[in-house]
Amino acid sequence: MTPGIRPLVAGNWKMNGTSSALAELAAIAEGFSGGPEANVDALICVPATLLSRASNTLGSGMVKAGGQDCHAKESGAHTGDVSSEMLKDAGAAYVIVGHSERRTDHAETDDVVRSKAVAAWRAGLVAIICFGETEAERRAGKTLEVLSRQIAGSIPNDATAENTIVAYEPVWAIGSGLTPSVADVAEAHAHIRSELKKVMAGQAAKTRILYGGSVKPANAKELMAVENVDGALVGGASLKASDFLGIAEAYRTL
Ligand SMILES: O=C[C@H](O)COP(=O)(O)O
Repeated sequence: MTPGIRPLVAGNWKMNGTSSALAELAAIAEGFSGGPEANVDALICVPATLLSRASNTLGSGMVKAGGQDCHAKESGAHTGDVSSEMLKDAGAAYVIVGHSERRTDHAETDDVVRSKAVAAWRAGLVAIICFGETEAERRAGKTLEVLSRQIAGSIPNDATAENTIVAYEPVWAIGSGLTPSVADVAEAHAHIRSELKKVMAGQAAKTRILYGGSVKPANAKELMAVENVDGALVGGASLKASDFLGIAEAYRTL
């Protein structure tokens, strides 16, 4: 946690969910209101195919809807792609850019990620910019060096605490059930805060830094209590309302 920063628990459904999953989303919205909403913001980033209906399901409540990726351009001959303007039109308030699965599966570079963040702002969306080291990079002792490079390359200079959230996701912790130690998370997040100052100057102190990678109700309190951890980016556990709400509930006693 960072004094003065309201945390965010963001779900990323990845390539999961059809119409039947909207009931789970409704359960998240219901469980969040009147409980965790006092202490934390919430967001679910759904597949683009569900965005419009997800947005209708969530209505004007405290849980927001987001996209998982956007193209850098507003429109054009880009078969299969979705622009930030389309996400906004479908009800998104946020969009994830630079998730490691995009960086790996679609060979997205820091330059591409940076242009997608700018595209997100162009449409009035908050960009959630992701980065994190691979297992090989961690074993080689290069974690902080990799984070510095990705932050310098992926975050546009005019990022602000209002239009940008960053998410540290060690690639080896995603979907694996493994998490870094509390000391390692603290070291990485402190380093991220200090590197953010180089690109965001005074905005860095107010910017939310999420941790992602095997966050569950059982480990949420320990991870969310770490200094400079201002929320979570949750994959698998966001697919089940009780698990997602269990993570948000951790803030009740922090
Ligand atoms: O975007 C979410 C992350 O990749 C974390 O996924 P996970 O919670 O399933 O490990």
